Amino acid sequence: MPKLELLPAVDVRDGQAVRLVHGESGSETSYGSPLDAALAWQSAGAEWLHLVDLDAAFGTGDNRDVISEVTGAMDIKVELSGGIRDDASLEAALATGCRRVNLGTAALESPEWVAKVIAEHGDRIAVGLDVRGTTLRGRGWTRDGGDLYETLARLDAEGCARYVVTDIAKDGTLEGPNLGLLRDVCAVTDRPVVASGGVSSLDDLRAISLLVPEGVEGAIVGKALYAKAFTLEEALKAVAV
Ligand SMILES: O=C(O)c1ccccc1N[C@@H]1O[C@H](COP(=O)(O)O)[C@@H](O)[C@H]1O
Repeated sequence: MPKLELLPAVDVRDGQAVRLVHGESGSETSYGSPLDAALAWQSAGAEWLHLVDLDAAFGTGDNRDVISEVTGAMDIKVELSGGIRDDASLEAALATGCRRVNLGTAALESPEWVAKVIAEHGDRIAVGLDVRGTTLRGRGWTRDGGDLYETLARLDAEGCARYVVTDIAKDGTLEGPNLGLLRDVCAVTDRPVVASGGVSSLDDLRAISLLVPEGVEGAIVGKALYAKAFTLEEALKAVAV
């Protein structure tokens, strides 16, 4: 059985590494330099970095210079999210050298464009399914964007390679992941799923690891690392098989 991939998160707002609660603008706790955070996760043994431009996701500007600096400094694979919604922002994101990008709002509002870029870029495109209940949310998670399962069926048919599934109700809360949601998504798609939201403990990671045979490929870990609930080294050891 392959091991669960861990993707430590660096979310950037106003040039700083931050964590939000439920993705709400204004709920930020700041953790300093995004580059320092990313280098720390790399030194601790991460194979992936989940890097988010929150200003671009919220429409309050962007952190393109910081994002490029961080991505350029990484020897590990980078998954880049936030504000990637058209040809120009996609080209800029891919040009950073990231391994893949994660599209959120565009998958809800620009389905034809998303189908086109999936066809062009294959597994360098993932779609972020950010949900409250089973309703997708876009534009910084402030607007409803349709039904999770209808959108998933459409994206599957278009050849989407991978989904990053975030339960907004869990994100940044340290309340534990929504294992039921992950199971439900894996039951309706054969594409790999990256779990996001709520990880609080090594036991949470072990519980997500048990879903690898069902299709969960990875887990994003944010607040728990910044709050020092465990170290990344401990997390990597917990999911090693
Ligand atoms: O990661 C967050 O905490 C977050 C909070 C609020 C909005 C977006 C967030 N992150 C990621 O950003 C992309 C969506 O950006 P866009 O809609 O494509 O501009 C998605 O991966 C979210 O998970």
